[in-house]
Amino acid sequence: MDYLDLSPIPRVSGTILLPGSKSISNRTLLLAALAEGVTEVKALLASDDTQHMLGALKQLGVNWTQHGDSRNYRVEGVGGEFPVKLADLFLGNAGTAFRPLTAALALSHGEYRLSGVPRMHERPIGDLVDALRQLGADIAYIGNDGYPPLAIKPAAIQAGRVSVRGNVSSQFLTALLMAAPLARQDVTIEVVGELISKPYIEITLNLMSRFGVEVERQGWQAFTIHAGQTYRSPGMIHVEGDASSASYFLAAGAIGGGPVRVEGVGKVSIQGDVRFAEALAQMGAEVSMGDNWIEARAPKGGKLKALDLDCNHIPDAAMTLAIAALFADGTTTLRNIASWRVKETDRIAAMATELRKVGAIVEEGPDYICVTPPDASRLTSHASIDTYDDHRMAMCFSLVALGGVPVRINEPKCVAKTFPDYFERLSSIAKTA
Ligand SMILES: O=C(O)C1=C[C@@H](OP(=O)(O)O)[C@@H](O)[C@H](O)C1
Ligand SMILES: C=C(OP(=O)(O)O)C(=O)O
Repeated sequence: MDYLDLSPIPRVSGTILLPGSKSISNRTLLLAALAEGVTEVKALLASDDTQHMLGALKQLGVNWTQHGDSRNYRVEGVGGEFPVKLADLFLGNAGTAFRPLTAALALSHGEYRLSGVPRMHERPIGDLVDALRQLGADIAYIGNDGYPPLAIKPAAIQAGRVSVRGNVSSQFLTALLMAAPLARQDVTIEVVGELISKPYIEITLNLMSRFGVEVERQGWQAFTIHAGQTYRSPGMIHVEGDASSASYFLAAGAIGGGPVRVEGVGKVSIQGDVRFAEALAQMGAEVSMGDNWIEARAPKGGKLKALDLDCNHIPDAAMTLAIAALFADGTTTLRNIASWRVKETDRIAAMATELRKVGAIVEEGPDYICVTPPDASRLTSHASIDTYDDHRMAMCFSLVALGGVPVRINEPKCVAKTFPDYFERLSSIAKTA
């Protein structure tokens, strides 16, 4: 087994230039591919998830080129119709590739297969398939009903109203929104029940608008995409830094002294996860923010305070709060996080198991987790942390090294999903006492 032994990190300070946002990168690539015209994409995230999207687009006949070994790409849009009508796509565990491509290909008059890693085949997609079938799409489950892999066949698409459940993943609504212009008829999407992870829908709508498609909306209940709108390249898109990736460094600053500054996200960000900074401030950290940067340092002369927070708006960054809780006074409760159970792993169960290894007292429920740090916050030394092929488990538990103890991170390369050089970046802010 591959592992990484982290020595105790006595103190952190410094600046991190963030890698590009995963959510913005993969949406931008798909919209640029579907658009008329050429899009220059600057500062794209280089990671497994974006490689899966780039690879799929190439297989579908989209021409893109990379400028040297930079993070800048030139994407030649296909004007709403993928040239390749027969393809078998492997999309790893990238939800932001799998769900949006499913919807776009279901409306693309070709024969396609989509598959992923075994865990992707355990992540639900039935709500999205049901919604696409209401538009006439022909999608079959190759394995278990409600889960990938999928087989798509050409079908006559009808105009209309579709309803989609909002309480499993917001990526289903995102996928329907982005694909709707391909129906070339009016499409109204109604959300049934509570919609989770709402800020990700704002990212979707923002990028669709930059590519020339406006969505008429009634709050979070209904979204209409009028016919006659096609995606047009805005010329250039600069991808913001990843706000979820920022959370590990900001938490490090709050726990390990700081100041730690992240550059690439700030007040003008379109990502909901920038609100992680508010949660950290509520825990007592000193946080400041400019248009394009956020900085965090430890509370003046004191410890972090425990938190009780509904985390539905920040599902990814909320995992980092579970680790910050190890360094807080009292019990931290993170609520409304049921979606953790259907992501890279069952994140509530994984968090609970691994937090107990470092000495925390943890209570888990269907949609919440309560974390009480060990007595005097003395973390167990030499814990061997399993990461469940979940990049965020690996990144979160690296922060245990700020508790003055060595920690072993098993299978650390899983960070490649969104942040291949995470551990090098962490060591760049680690200081000797
Ligand atoms: O649309 C997106 O870019 C994402 C939406 C969220 O998923 P859910 O809507 O399933 O919570 C988030 O967890 C994921 O990392 C990225
Ligand atoms: C849930 C995540 O990924 P995905 O985009 O595959 O849903 C994540 O990155 O935390």
